[in-house]
Amino acid sequence: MSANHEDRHQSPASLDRALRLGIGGPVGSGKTALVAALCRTLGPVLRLGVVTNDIYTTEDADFLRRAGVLDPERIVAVQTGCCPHTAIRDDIAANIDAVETLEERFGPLDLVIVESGGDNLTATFSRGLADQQIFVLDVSGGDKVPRKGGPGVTTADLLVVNKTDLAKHVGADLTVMSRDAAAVRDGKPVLFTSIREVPEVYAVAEWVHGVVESWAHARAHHPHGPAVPSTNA
Ligand SMILES: Nc1nc2c(ncn2[C@@H]2O[C@H](COP(=O)(O)OP(=O)(O)OP(=O)(O)O)[C@@H](O)[C@H]2O)c(=O)[nH]1
Repeated sequence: MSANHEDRHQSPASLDRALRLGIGGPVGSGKTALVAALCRTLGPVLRLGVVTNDIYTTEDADFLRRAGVLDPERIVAVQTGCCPHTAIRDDIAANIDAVETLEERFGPLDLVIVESGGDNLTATFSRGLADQQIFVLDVSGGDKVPRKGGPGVTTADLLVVNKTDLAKHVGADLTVMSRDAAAVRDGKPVLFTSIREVPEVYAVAEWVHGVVESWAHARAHHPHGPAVPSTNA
């Protein structure tokens, strides 16, 4: 990411709003499945909203509405009409509008999840859109993927390696993935999931709950102060 991106999209100064959590990753890695799982597990304890991004359809939002994981009106679809990373990194206006619409209609909210369209390993969210980011990989690309790095793998606040149930079928060694991810992530957390086998995704939900609590704490003490520091230091 160029310095320009960072310069143009500084973190919003006000904490007087919900935490915005970006979920990105390659096509089909399980982003929508993770959003559904987080809504199921955290819906009873947090006030949630969801924004989905698809290029030409509203497929992810439709899936989530059909799954019944959240009040359908709290799920807003953005149609990017362009490369998914453009809408989460370069021209974030449509996503900011969608987040603010949710907060105006249903606020106060604790957490707004913004799911990116499937993209490549370089796709990350502008810090002007997402306060925290999860990058979702799956094992089907092979165990070399964390080693290859890329901004999604190295800079996300949480890396999720999904579809561990498929590891034995594709010859992916989870120990190698864990070791390589740790080596390129400078201590930031990595969690392995099989959303198919454990749909509650307890460990990821616990991490998300933790960052929301940190945000709420900062919001209570400094409502107009600078954005909350990363909890992963
Ligand atoms: N075997 C297995 N399949 C999974 C798992 N998680 C998700 N899937 C399946 O993987 C496929 C893609 O999942 P999605 O959640 O749609 O992936 P996505 O990243 O949102 O996809 P895009 O939005 O198209 O980029 C679906 O058929 C899911 O049912 C898992 O843990 N194990």
